[in-house]
Amino acid sequence: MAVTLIERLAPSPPQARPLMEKFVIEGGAQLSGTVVPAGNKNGALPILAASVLTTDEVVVRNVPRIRDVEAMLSILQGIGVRVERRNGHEVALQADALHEPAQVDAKQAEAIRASFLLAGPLLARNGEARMPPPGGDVIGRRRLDPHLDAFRAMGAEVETERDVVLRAPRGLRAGDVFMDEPSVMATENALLAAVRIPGATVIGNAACEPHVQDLARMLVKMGATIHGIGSNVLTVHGSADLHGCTHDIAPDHIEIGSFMALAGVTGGELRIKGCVSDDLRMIRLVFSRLGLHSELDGDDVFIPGGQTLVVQRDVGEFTAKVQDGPWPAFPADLTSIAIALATQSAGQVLIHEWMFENRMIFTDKLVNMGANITLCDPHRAIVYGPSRLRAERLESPDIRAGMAMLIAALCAEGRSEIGNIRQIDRGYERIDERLRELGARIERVATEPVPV
Ligand SMILES: CC(=O)N[C@H]1[C@@H](OP(=O)(O)OP(=O)(O)OC[C@H]2O[C@@H](n3ccc(=O)[nH]c3=O)[C@H](O)[C@@H]2O)O[C@H](CO)[C@@H](O)[C@@H]1O
Ligand SMILES: C=C(OP(=O)(O)O)C(=O)O
Repeated sequence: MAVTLIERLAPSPPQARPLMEKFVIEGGAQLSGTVVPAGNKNGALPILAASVLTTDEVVVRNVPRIRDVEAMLSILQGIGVRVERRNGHEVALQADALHEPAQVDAKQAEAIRASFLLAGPLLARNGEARMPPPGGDVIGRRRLDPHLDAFRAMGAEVETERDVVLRAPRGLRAGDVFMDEPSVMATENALLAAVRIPGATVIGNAACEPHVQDLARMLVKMGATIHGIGSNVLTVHGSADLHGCTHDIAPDHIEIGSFMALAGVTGGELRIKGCVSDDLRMIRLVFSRLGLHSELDGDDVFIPGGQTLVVQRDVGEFTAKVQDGPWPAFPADLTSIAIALATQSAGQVLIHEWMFENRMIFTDKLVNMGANITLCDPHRAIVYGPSRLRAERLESPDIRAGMAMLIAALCAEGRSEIGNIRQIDRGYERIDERLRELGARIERVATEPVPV
């Protein structure tokens, strides 16, 4: 039964899939039409982890069909959660026979950063958790300290060997948590633990990205009281008696931003259906600085076709600057995409990604394609546009760099190849099929024989 679920969940089943695939892209086609965004990858992962908090059934809808979700569901099954795919994007989960102790498989944990999101729910429910090191994008050092500080503030003992071992034999207690930085997953882990503790836990300097808000709204449906959703101070009144719920995952603002950039660089007219316009304010603002005009039409975002992209200089004719930051600042996960967009915009822009040390290294690949980019240091790139890009053979180092390369390949002259597309499949659902529906010339090609 477990195998059947995973087979149905993956874009195509891993057992039957070639080990390695690449995209072959013929650039130059305009991407036009209508696209519906998938559910938020970084919302789906903590929301699925929240199923561990109750013995009741939890139904999650609008679950994106991506590799990271597939990996999270395998991990959940491995610790005894029953998982049933109801239709394409709906998953029912029930943790009424959770293993005790629940041992998260080390190999599976390595597959995704978000495996560590089970630390909070397992600690809260079982009074202990042994968490193998998580994986995820290799985009720089990724600290676990704020997660562990939060658990300590709720009374847990923490040991860090190779695994992180968390213990609260007499149960967790309501605490005063103050994040040393507004870490997204640490805030989610703190929430996931605090909602099972009676009394008031305050989480200060919390992250408030749309996916953190979405998780909090789901936890409220399960019976917790949470004040301050959307702010950087969350007050949680938990309960040991959380119940099941049905929750729809909000659309992925990072995927929406990626589609906006794709339309912009190819000159297509694109309608992105069913967005949350509040989640797009900063993205639309920054993209308009890069010359890309977008309009809101109800819940849809509309990108007019045939735009001539021109970077807006700051008042006084100073060079424009794009800098990411914790929400509501421009999302770090869109900086690579902003770089690809800027290569097609007339003018000069400094893009500053200060969170991760390795995220900008991929820009040399865009330079090989003809982009004019000066990487000043690991965090700062100056992009001069527009550049006529030419086709290249590329390897995707991480999910967002992979999407940036795809954007570049779709507007380059000639036939590009992008390898290691497992990275792109981690977070973008059936991206090749959906891009083809918009007019892209893109094929998924096996590069190694299909295993038996
Ligand atoms: C599964 C998931 O949800 N992954 C997202 C999550 O990862 P994740 O939760 O792992 O990322 P964090 O929010 O912890 O922050 C990322 C890095 O930036 C540093 N940092 C962060 C905030 C800050 O104010 N100061 C600071 O230095 C941290 O040390 C960390 O190394 O949030 C990141 C930042 O939005 C996104 O890129 C990831 O896609
Ligand atoms: C960095 C990302 O993912 P993760 O945190 O899961 O590695 C991302 O979604 O861009």
